[in-house]
Parts: sequence; structure tokens; C-alpha cells
Amino acid sequence: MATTCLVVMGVSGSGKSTVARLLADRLGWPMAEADEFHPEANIAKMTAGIPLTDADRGPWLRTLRDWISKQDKAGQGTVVTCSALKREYRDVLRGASARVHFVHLHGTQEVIAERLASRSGHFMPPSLLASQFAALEPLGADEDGTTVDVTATPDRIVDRVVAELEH
Ligand SMILES: Nc1ncnc2c1ncn2[C@@H]1O[C@H](COP(=O)(O)OP(=O)(O)OP(=O)(O)O)[C@@H](O)[C@H]1O
Ligand SMILES: O=C(O)[C@H](O)[C@@H](O)[C@H](O)[C@H](O)CO
Repeated sequence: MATTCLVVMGVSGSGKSTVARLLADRLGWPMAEADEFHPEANIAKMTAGIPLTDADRGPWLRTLRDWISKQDKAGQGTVVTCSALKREYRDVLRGASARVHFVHLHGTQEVIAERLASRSGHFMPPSLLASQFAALEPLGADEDGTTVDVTATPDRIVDRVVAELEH
């Protein structure tokens, strides 16, 4: 039987790393940060304040998909952080052998901009936030996923996702 991969998605600063860490600890599953799968060129681009294109994101998403499948083949459920902004990007991840369930951390640009402004030591410049929102396509009703509001505490968000999984 296929394992489950929870992909914690959303724009930069929506809380993906924070929530995914807690979820992975709660479930006892390994976690992967999609940022660690980006080629150097993508990180350099974002650091320079240039948004990634579909072509930049294609190979990155496929590498991540293959990691999810490899874990699944070993019988291992996973938690992954990935912006997964567009449906076509999520389609790539859905190509993994696991059941891929998305958790969209949804918040207004205002709330997330405030969080980015007070975060330090991260390569992603707050100036890219508008381009992240421009690219974002929220989950469709037909997509396997849960949308949660980022104004809840990380613990509450995790409670909600775990409850959803047990359904
Ligand atoms: N639910 C929350 N409530 C309040 N603050 C939060 C919440 N989740 C995350 N934060 C804070 O918001 C900031 C952004 O969170 P985090 O780095 O986890 O986001 P991210 O989506 O992983 O970002 P990126 O995609 O840029 O790596 C951090 O300073 C984090 O501590
Ligand atoms: O698709 C993208 O544009 C990227 O994945 C970005 O979203 C960042 O890598 C991530 O959010 C870290 O700040």
C-alpha cells in the first residue's frame, strides 16, 4: 500500500519549515526541505531578487518527486516543504508513488510580509513576496489537500492536519 507524503506548501514565509518540522516530529516521519533540492543557480537567482520561472522549477520538482517515491518504495511516509505554487507543479509531485496530500498554509500578503520582515538569516528576499502571490494558485476542490490559516499557532495547525489525516 502506498505511504502518505504531506507536502506543506505556500508562499515564502508562510510557515512551511516551522509547521513541517512539528508535523514530522508528531508523526515520526522524515522531513525534506525543498530548498535543499534547488540547484545553485536557482538559489543564486532568488538571492538576487529574481523570481524563478517554470523552466527553473521543472527539474527541481522532479528531483523532489523522485525522493518522495524512493521513500515510499521503502515504506516510509514523509513530510516535505515545497512552495508548490501552481497546480502544474503539484501535478509533478502527484506523480510520486506515494499518496501526496497538500497542506496549504494560507495567509494574506500583509501578514506574511510582516513575518518576512522580522525573519533574518534566510536567502529569500522579502521583495520576492509579490511574485510568489502572483504565481500562487490555491488548491482546487478536486485536489487532495487541506488549507489552513496561518494566523493559527503552529501547534494548532498541526492538530488540524493530523485530525484530517485520521479521517
Ligand atoms: N503559525 C505561525 N504563527 C506565527 N509565526 C509563524 C508561524 N509559522 C511560522 N512563523 C514565523 O514566520 C516566519 C516564516 O516561517 P518559515 O521560515 O517557517 O516559513 P517558510 O514558508 O518555510 O519560508 P521559506 O519558504 O521562505 O523558507 C518565521 O520567522 C517563523 O518563526
Ligand atoms: O518556487 C519558488 O519560488 C521557491 O521554492 C521559493 O518559494 C523558495 O525556495 C522558498 O519559499 C524559500 O524561501
